[in-house]
Amino acid sequence: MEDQTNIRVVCRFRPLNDMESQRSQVLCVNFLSDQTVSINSQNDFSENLKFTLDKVFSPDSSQESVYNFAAKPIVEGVMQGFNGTVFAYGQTSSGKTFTMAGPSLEDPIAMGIIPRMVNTVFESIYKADSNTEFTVKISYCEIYMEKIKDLLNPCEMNLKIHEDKFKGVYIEGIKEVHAGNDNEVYELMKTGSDNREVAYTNMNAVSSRSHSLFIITISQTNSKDHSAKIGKLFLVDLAGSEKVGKTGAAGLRLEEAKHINKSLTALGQVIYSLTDGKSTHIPYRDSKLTRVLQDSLGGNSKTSLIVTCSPSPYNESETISSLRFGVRAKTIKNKPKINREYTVAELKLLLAKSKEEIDKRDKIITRLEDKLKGQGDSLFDFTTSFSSLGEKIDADDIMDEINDLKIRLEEEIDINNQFKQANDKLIFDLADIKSDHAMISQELKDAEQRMSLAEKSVKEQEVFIQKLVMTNDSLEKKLECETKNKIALERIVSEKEYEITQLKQEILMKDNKDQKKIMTRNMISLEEHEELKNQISKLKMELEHAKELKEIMVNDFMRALDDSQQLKDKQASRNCRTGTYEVVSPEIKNLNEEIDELKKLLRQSQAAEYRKSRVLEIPIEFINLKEENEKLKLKVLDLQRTINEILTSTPSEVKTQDNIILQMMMEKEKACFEKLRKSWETEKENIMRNLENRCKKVIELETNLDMAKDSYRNLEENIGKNERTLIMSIQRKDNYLSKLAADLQRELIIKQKIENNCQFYEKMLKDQEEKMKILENECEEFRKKEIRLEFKLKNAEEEAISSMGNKRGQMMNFGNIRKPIKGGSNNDLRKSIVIENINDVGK
Ligand SMILES: Nc1ncnc2c1ncn2[C@@H]1O[C@H](COP(=O)(O)OP(=O)(O)OP(=O)(O)O)[C@@H](O)[C@H]1O
Repeated sequence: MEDQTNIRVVCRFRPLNDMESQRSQVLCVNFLSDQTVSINSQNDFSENLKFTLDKVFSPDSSQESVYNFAAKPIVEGVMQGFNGTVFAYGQTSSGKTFTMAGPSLEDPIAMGIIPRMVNTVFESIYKADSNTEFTVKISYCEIYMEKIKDLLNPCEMNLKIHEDKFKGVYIEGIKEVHAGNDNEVYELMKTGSDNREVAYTNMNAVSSRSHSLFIITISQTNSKDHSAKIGKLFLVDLAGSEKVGKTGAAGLRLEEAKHINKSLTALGQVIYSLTDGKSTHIPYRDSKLTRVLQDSLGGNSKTSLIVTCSPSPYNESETISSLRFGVRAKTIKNKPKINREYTVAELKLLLAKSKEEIDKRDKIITRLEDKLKGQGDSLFDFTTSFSSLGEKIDADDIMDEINDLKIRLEEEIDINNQFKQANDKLIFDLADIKSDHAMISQELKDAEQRMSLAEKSVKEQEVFIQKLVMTNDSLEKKLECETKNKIALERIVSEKEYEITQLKQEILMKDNKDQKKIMTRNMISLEEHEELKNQISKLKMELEHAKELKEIMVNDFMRALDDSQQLKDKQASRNCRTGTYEVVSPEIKNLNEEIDELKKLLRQSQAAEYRKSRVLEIPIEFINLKEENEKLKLKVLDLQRTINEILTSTPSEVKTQDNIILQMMMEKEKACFEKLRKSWETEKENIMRNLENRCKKVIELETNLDMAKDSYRNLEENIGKNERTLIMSIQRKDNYLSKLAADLQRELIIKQKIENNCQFYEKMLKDQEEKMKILENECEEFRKKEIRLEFKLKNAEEEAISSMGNKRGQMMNFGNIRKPIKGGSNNDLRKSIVIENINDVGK
């Protein structure tokens, strides 16, 4: 039985001593409940001076109440075969020795934990079943200046600590004295205490200068079933931690104090490491004290810690640190277990069972190994090997096992077939994937080529656009100049028109005939002028219309690009949802990125296109304006010339010349406009063609993009599907294999454990046999003694009866003679047994 239990921690406050009372009658402690105390600190006003432990004992608590709560459950555990530890910790003069030993061994009220425990041990023995035979062994030692001194054998000054897998940690060579009753134990306690190092200090007249360990080992053997149990009880009275300033330690006392404080610090470190939840190493070996207490702290023991404290404000800081130590220790978890000692019969039985179990396990292991190797091919081997063991193993068990294994084998064969089918399918799928992959790789290559071409053309366009932008800048400047010129010319035209009007009025004032002629000619000229104006405005309108057409086309182009962008966004979000493709194929991821890049370039090209169209429009407008200006200039010049001619020539000449000139002007104007219209038409056609080409290119790119998207969507689906199938079948296979491996591992571990047990039992068997031999020898010795006694007692039967008291006295000596005590016996009973024995001898 192995369970985790926490260390039980209590604290005990002693009453104020004389020195403390003289300083102050006030206590530094408040007892908030039977588990919580708070300290009223004069220095530390923090709130966390409340301490909760398993129990708090106030200064008026009795020795009995402390014993019942802190120690009795431990001794009860020891009687069941557990190890137990009770130890007292506290500053010097806080009451550790008072609590552990008490001021008197005989006084039933004042006696401390150790004598009370001894009482309980013997009471339990007297109450026990008469089939159980007990032996009680006592050891007593102290750790003084890091050396272990045997207090029952004081010449042993430096005992060593050892550890054994079965015994745990133990002190080698320590004297173990058999005790037959409580008085014998008290005697041993007194002897040991006399050998302890105590000294006067300013704090305590009899201050313990060492850690003392009182060890009671209780072995019990059941004569019926031959089982045996051993419980070890450690009763530890630690030396008190001390502030050298307060104790006034100097010289040897100072050296002692240093060792005491050092070992208590090591104890604190062990407790810290056991409770901080991080430490992987517990520094038990840092001191003799922690090494001896290794099993008591975090090991195989039921443990109680009694923290003793002074209630005086003078010792407030020591009290706080002791209570902190206690709170920390409360979280230590121990793993106590019953220490059973097997009898020869039990060991033989266990050994046989273990061997049988090992055989069984061996077979299972072989079978599992075969299964792992051939996965089921070992059916024949298994059944044949099993049949050869028919004699040893129960037939029903074998049949059950065989049936069981057959079912499992069939299941495995099924699984195997499934695997094979899945494997075949996977091979096919893989071939498909490979061909798909090759196809897609080719498509990707093509797409890459197309993209590089597109990239090249985009770059060219960029260069072209840059050039256009530069031209645009210079044209804008020119346009600005020309606009200024135009305004100036318009002003000149209006001036000239004004002059013409003036001239007209002057001509009107001439003779009527001439006047009429001139008027007619001027009217014609004005009509022509109007017509020209109309033509110009018509051309302008056509130009506007062409511009609008171009605008619409540009908008369509922009819309197409937007649609493509939306498509791309949708695709991107779908890719995000599926989210696996990028992982599966980095090539397609690259393609995707390239497509994005291309789209970006397309968008740039679209913007550039728009800018270019704007740039192309500007020179057309500019040319139009320029030509219009030119025309107007020419017209003005012509008019000027005509007027001059009218003013200088005769009316008849004027008429002919005017007509000819006007005719020529009209022809010229018409030719000019025709030329202008043609050039505009050509320009318009160029733009339209260019635009159409670009639209075609965009559509082509969009188609490529869609194709690429389709192919990688297909690829993604194929890869995802095949990958899932592949992963699932691999997982199934893995699970099955790891199950087999775990089975095998488990079997191996069990086998190892059983083998260990076997070794253990064999060793114990050997020990027991040796013990039995020793006992037989002892018996032989006793028989010889008995014969000698019989001979002596024949003649002195009466003296023998009267010398009964003396013989009891001999039994009380502390020689290391085994003193078995039968369960259910008591003192009176034992007396009568002795008398009976003596009577028997007399007979
Ligand atoms: N609960 C108590 N009731 C009455 N007196 C007590 C109590 N505890 C301790 N004392 C007294 O206080 C004094 C010091 O006690 P004790 O010697 O047990 O201290 P200690 O902790 O063992 O000291 P050190 O570590 O120096 O050995 C003794 O005189 C003892 O009788």
